[in-house]
Amino acid sequence: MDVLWMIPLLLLMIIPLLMCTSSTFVFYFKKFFYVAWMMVLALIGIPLCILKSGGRDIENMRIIRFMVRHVKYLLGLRFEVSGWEHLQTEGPYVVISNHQSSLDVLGLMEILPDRCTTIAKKELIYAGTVGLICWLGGIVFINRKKTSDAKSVMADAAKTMLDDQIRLWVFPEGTRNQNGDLLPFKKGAFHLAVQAQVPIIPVVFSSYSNFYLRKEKQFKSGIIRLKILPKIETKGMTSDDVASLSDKSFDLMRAAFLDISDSITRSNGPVRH
Ligand SMILES: CCCCC/C=C\C/C=C\CCCCCCCC(=O)SCCNC(=O)CCNC(=O)[C@H](O)C(C)(C)COP(=O)(O)OP(=O)(O)OC[C@H]1O[C@@H](n2cnc3c(N)ncnc32)[C@H](O)[C@@H]1OP(=O)(O)O
Ligand SMILES: CCCCCCCC/C=C\CCCCCCCC(=O)OC[C@@H](O)COP(=O)(O)O
Repeated sequence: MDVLWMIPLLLLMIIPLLMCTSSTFVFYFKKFFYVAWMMVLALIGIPLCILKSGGRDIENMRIIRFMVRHVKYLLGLRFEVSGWEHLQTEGPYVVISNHQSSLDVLGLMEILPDRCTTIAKKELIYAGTVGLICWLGGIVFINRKKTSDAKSVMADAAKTMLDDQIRLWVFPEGTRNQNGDLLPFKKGAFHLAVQAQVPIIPVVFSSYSNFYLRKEKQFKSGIIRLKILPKIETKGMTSDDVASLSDKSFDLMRAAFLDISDSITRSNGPVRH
């Protein structure tokens, strides 16, 4: 029994030591902590969401947003947001952003407008408590491997956006990407906006490469710049305009990505707390 009590004590001594001496340990520790803490937060959040709304309801995103906002501090991350005024748009719209890692959830929660939920891959629903809270938050799950299914779910979502006055956040790259640039955009987000005839608001996350490198196993403290760009109207557009709308959005976001990521690399000084 006495020996068992020593295990947490030993861990309390060894973990800080390893945190100071091994960047690989920091990488795995922060990643494990992030997932475990989100699972715990979701476990606490699930009954709160059920009590507030009785089940699946977009209003639960307020609870989720509130509960996730502190996590950045625990990971040593800070956000610098510009272009807040562009989110002050009435009614439904589609937010599009680049997608580098599951850490994007922190930036998403930093600026998530009211009555806004996301489109996500259907596999996320099986992620334990996180999957359940995503469902409770009204997240729209799509099967990326079956385009026809995904298209029909998104067509329903376009209708729901207007009926229920909701906003949807889509990652048009369709997968996580940390290649130092944006992947070509998939078309779903643009069809969605055109079908609902609602504006698109592009949001750009700066590159994480100055603090998070998966291959090199580095996860340092850092600043993430979030740039909200002016809305792009889709009124009067048809499916014929989707390709050019997608190209225009891509060009604007790529320019912003290179701009804010460059400036981070240039001013790669100490982290401001
Ligand atoms: C309290 C504690 C809480 C703890 C937990 C914390 C947080 C959790 C809560 C919230 C956070 C949630 C965060 C979730 C993030 C999840 C991120 C993801 O899962 S990203 C992956 C999923 N998303 C996407 O894939 C969206 C982007 N993809 C698309 O839009 C795709 O287009 C597609 C619809 C999936 C189809 O895929 P495909 O590969 O076939 O793409 P194409 O674009 O090439 O399309 C082919 C063809 O079809 C046409 N098309 C596409 N979409 C449509 C449409 N909607 N309607 C009509 N036609 C469509 C397209 O134009 C192409 O045709 P053509 O070549 O002729 O133009
Ligand atoms: C049964 C236990 C399963 C445990 C699984 C743990 C799941 C993760 C838990 C906590 C992380 C919190 C944030 C969750 C939201 C992250 C969403 C995300 O980033 O999904 C990836 C998706 O965009 C693209 O996936 P791919 O890169 O195409 O593949």
